[in-house]
Amino acid sequence: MSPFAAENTGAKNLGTKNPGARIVVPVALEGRGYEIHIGRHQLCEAADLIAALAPGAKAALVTDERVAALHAQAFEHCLQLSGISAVRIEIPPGEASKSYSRFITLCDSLLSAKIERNDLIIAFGGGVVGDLTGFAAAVLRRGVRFVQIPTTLLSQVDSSVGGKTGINSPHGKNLIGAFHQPVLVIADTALLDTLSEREFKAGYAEVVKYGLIDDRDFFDWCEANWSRIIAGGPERDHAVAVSCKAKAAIVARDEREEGDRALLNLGHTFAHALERLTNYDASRLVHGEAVAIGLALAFRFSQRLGLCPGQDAVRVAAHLDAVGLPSRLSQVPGGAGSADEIVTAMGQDKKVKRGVLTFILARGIGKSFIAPGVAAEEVKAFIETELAAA
Ligand SMILES: NC(=O)c1ccc[n+]([C@@H]2O[C@H](COP(=O)([O-])OP(=O)(O)OC[C@H]3O[C@@H](n4cnc5c(N)ncnc54)[C@H](O)[C@@H]3O)[C@@H](O)[C@H]2O)c1
Ligand SMILES: O=C(O)C(=O)C[C@@H](O)[C@H](O)[C@H](O)COP(=O)(O)O
Ligand SMILES: [Zn+2]
Repeated sequence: MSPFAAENTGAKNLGTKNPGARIVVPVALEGRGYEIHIGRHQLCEAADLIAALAPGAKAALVTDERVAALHAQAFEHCLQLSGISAVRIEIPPGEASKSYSRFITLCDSLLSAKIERNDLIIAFGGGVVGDLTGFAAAVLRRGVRFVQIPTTLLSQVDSSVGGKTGINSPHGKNLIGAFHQPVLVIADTALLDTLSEREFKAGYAEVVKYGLIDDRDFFDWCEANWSRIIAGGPERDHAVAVSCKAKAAIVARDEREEGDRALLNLGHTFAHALERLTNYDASRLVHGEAVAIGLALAFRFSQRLGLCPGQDAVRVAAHLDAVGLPSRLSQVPGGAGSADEIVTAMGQDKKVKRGVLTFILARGIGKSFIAPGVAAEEVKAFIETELAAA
């Protein structure tokens, strides 16, 4: 079967564009399962599915100002045609919105809109909108159902799936949050046509991550096809579908990160420390860029520990370099901080147990594993070497 085989829904066209072929990926969770729908021009399909989930219910459409300006009217048109009245709530774009203050403002806006327990909250945006909105949905009236309509590559391949929601703290990334699964995810890949090249590439780091975790063939395919994924051919939808299938499989066997799910954190112990040390400032580093550096570091650290062949670590960095993603601490604009600062920031990682770091390391591309009990001195010595490298 062709890797691009997809179900054609033949559904009615309620919008201005024909819905494209659609791939449906189930997330198998007992009592909380849901579907991820992937394809181009799926917004009116999404509205139909949302209407079926909550007949007669109200909806709140939470989005950021940039996505609102580009895509909200088209989606609201679809929602109206499906008989849904939605109140729009806009937040400022960017990581700064994953904050206590924005969380409080959002909860108050949802309450002012009289969103009830049986209504629906729709997160229409990137990972920032999804994480913040999902967290509000988790706690508002002790839990309201929410739908993810991710609009960035990163959110389509990662953050919209799996139910991790939350906000940042001055102490670290995503430290305040909840597991709250969406009831539906619609990844309309046509929305990515308006994404900046920088944000697209940042999202691509999380795509490559799935290959590095446990799918060497997918990494090979990414190396050969990354420019076509960026250009937006059928390879893009394929990359989103493979990523969603990989994430759905891990989440289905370990929803709350008691074991295997920590593999999805490959590169993130480094990445989250860098995001915290650059004050979540998108002009310096966005999440996907921090992950790119973190992936390269995880492989070089594994090599240093004698676990991973050097040629694999070199290949990972070479691919990130070819795509135009950063792979070294020296590429953090304004500097990454000292080894001490980086290791101290890592101390707030959620995988820390009794004060000791857990890392996701690799025995090679596609051979990642969870390594508890990594000594901070070992990490510090490695970071010092990395900082000294040109
Ligand atoms: N919950 C999870 O499992 C999970 C997984 C990975 C990442 N995350 C989180 O996701 C966040 C990063 O998400 P992100 O990379 O989507 O960033 P983002 O939400 O900040 O979006 C990036 C930028 O793209 C703009 N944008 C969004 N959609 C657009 C579109 N279609 N066209 C043009 N511009 C568009 C936004 O306005 C924003 O300026 C981080 O906070 C990260 O921690 C969460
Ligand atoms: O879904 C997961 O599990 C992940 O780890 C996916 C990551 O890409 C994502 O950045 C996540 O938000 C990190 O989770 P955290 O628990 O380390 O904050
Ligand atoms: Zn991530």
